[in-house]
Amino acid sequence: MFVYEIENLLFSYDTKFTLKVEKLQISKGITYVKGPIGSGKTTLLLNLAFLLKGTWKTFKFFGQGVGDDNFESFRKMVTYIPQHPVLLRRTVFENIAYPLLIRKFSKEEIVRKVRKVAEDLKINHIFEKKAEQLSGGQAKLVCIARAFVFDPKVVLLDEPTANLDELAKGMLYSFLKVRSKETTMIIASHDEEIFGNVPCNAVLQIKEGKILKS
Ligand SMILES: Nc1ncnc2c1ncn2[C@@H]1O[C@H](COP(=O)(O)OP(=O)(O)OP(=O)(O)O)[C@@H](O)[C@H]1O
Repeated sequence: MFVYEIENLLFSYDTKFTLKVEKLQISKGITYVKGPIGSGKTTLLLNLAFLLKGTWKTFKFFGQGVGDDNFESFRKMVTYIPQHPVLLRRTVFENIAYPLLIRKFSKEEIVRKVRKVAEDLKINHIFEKKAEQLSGGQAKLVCIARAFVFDPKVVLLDEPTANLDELAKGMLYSFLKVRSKETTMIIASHDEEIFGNVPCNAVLQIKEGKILKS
């Protein structure tokens, strides 16, 4: 079964730009989205994250048709990680725990899951820091930890290596490789290094809002 099956998806901000996806099938594992600046990578990710809503002929998520009645519920099954980190003005621990708190996980489960993902991303030593005290790279890793902590079905990553140094990038590559066994990821990136370090199932080339090759 495909994770996404889409035919004739159209989305416009205004008359200047239209995302036009004629046919798209995304399997489990990792898919990369490549394309020039302004070609529509972020717009595609936001549509796949159920954060922007276009029109379509077919839009299936794990085999289920997407419509007005279930659009919001699908949004809860995926996470979009923006290029620029956005955090709550709380501690690192509280930020990572937030998706578990709103999903009503027990206190023990929250502590266990937050510790695990923070250890994997080597950010457990900054639990008590406030979001505003973090470097750009640390904030990015906290956003990534928060996205994965509740084991979403799909994570959409927009330029995940932006703001990271070589050491953090290497650690992130290993983390994504391990997590891709359980979680489907769609990664938009200009970073050629990530393509060589984290193997994928497919690469989508996007130009002027259209997918050229998949
Ligand atoms: N909120 C918005 N309102 C109007 N136009 C927008 C909006 N966001 C993006 N656009 C336009 O849509 C087009 C696609 O933008 P998008 O951010 O999807 O491209 P991208 O491929 O992700 O670019 P980059 O590589 O720079 O991140 C661009 O022409 C952009 O100016």
